[in-house]
Amino acid sequence: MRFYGQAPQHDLTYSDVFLVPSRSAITSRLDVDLAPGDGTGATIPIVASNMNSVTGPRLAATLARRGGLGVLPQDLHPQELAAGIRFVKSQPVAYDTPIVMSPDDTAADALEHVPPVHGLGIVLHDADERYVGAVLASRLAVVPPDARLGDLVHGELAALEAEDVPDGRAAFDLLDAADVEFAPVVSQGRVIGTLSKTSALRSTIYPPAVDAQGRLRLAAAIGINGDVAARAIALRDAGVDVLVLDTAHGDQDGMRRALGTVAGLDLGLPLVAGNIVTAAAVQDLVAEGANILKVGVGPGAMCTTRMMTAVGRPQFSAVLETAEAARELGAHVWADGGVRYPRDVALALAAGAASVMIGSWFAGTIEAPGLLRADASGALYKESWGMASNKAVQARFARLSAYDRARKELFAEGISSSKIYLDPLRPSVEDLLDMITTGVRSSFTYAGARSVAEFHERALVGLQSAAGYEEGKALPVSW
Ligand SMILES: NC(=O)C1=CN([C@@H]2O[C@H](COP(=O)(O)OP(=O)(O)OC[C@H]3O[C@@H](n4cnc5c(N)ncnc54)[C@H](OP(=O)(O)O)[C@@H]3O)[C@@H](O)[C@H]2O)C=CC1
Ligand SMILES: Nc1nc2c(ncn2[C@@H]2O[C@H](COP(=O)(O)O)[C@@H](O)[C@H]2O)c(=O)[nH]1
Ligand SMILES: [K+]
Repeated sequence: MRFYGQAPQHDLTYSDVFLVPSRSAITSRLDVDLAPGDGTGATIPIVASNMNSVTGPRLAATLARRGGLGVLPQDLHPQELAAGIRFVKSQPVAYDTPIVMSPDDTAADALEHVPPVHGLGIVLHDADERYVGAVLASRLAVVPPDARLGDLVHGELAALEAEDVPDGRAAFDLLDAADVEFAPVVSQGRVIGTLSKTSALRSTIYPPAVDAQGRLRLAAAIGINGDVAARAIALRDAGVDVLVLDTAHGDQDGMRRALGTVAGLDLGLPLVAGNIVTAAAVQDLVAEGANILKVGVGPGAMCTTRMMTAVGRPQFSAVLETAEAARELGAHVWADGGVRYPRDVALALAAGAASVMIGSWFAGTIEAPGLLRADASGALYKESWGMASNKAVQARFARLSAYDRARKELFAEGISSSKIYLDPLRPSVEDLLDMITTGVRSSFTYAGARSVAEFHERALVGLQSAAGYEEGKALPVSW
């Protein structure tokens, strides 16, 4: 990356900078390869944060199917983590993870999981897990809340036989010709996934992130306290592909100790460690065995660290400095936090990140773990909270004595409750991925870069005023 004009003397964040177009030999945005090249097997540079309100098994599976990586949070109980890993590993790669409910569930129950939009549906299984039909999500908008799902089964909603849809293109054409928006895919009478025209199209554009056995990939986090070796081994045994060691202040002895222990186990998995924001911390953690550094202190939407402690660093500069230090050591950087628009992802990559972690933005999606809620105006949201908030600390230390828990609660550095609204036009994490990856593909061609590595080299970054940033926004109404 180069600065357009003089390099600044002060630290910058995403809104301080912009990308300058430069001469390009790339004639199509679809010629761009977005693979991060960080050893994780991801094919797009997007990672979902290890936050309880963001990454659960469903979101991790959906993300991996499109080439990204979800990180299951360290606060999950070990058995829940193992079950979550098994779930992701058992999910279809070519089809969507079905939303399965019972015929006795009601429309109101279904609306807690899926909004009443086109292109989605619910698969109904009876008590013996036999397929009894499917209900289009769009129908939920026009039936009473207490309507039984079993009574809404669409008589003509045919299921697709897996052998009739050998690839995404065939599935798209079949659904298009039949004018069907959503269909379960069955094999030997069992539902093995679902498809919509959009998901069939996506499967032709996004290479999935899969392991050597062709199963979806995922990461899982561990904290720095307790028996980190046992946790790391249990995660490896459960089939996790990437291990993340995570704490608020990654440049501390507790992290060095934990990282040294896990690296010493030689589990053969990429090790991610953080959070840090300086080149010195990169050198320390790489020396202990980290392959990837998680970078960002304070930019997160749920994070109050900067206001509580004044600690942190504007994120663009944090990524720029750490990515350069990491590159010299053969390591990589994940830019963690503060992403609100696709432009922020492009700028994090320009600064040298291999991949970009997104938390709160993904909390407001169908696939995030919480239930859908509607506010007084009917707008749909999910609840989100920070992993250092009182709410998270109470849950994390539930097993401690009341006194020890109260001591921990003194140090909250996050928001306990916030509403993250679903974008009515983009309610799924996949809709957000489409928006982000198309934006970033375009950024790459403006810079003449065909790959993440070329973008690191070629990106030309200028500084802008607040007015310059404002000018870039679209105006939803006239002025
Ligand atoms: N990226 C960011 O800006 C931040 C992210 N977070 C996220 O919150 C979650 C919880 O992390 P965390 O609070 O580290 O909890 P952990 O459970 O990982 O424990 C942190 C350990 O480090 C010790 N410690 C020493 N100094 C600090 C410090 N300044 N802040 C926090 N702990 C410190 C704590 O001891 P003791 O409690 O006795 O002090 C404790 O033993 C993680 O997912 C983390 O990523 C949290 C804050 C900032
Ligand atoms: N200081 C805190 N940081 C937090 C907390 N919970 C999560 N995080 C960090 O934020 C990113 C996600 O950022 P976002 O802008 O996409 O939401 C996450 O990966 C953590 O590093 C918290 O309670 N306090
Ligand atoms: K913040």
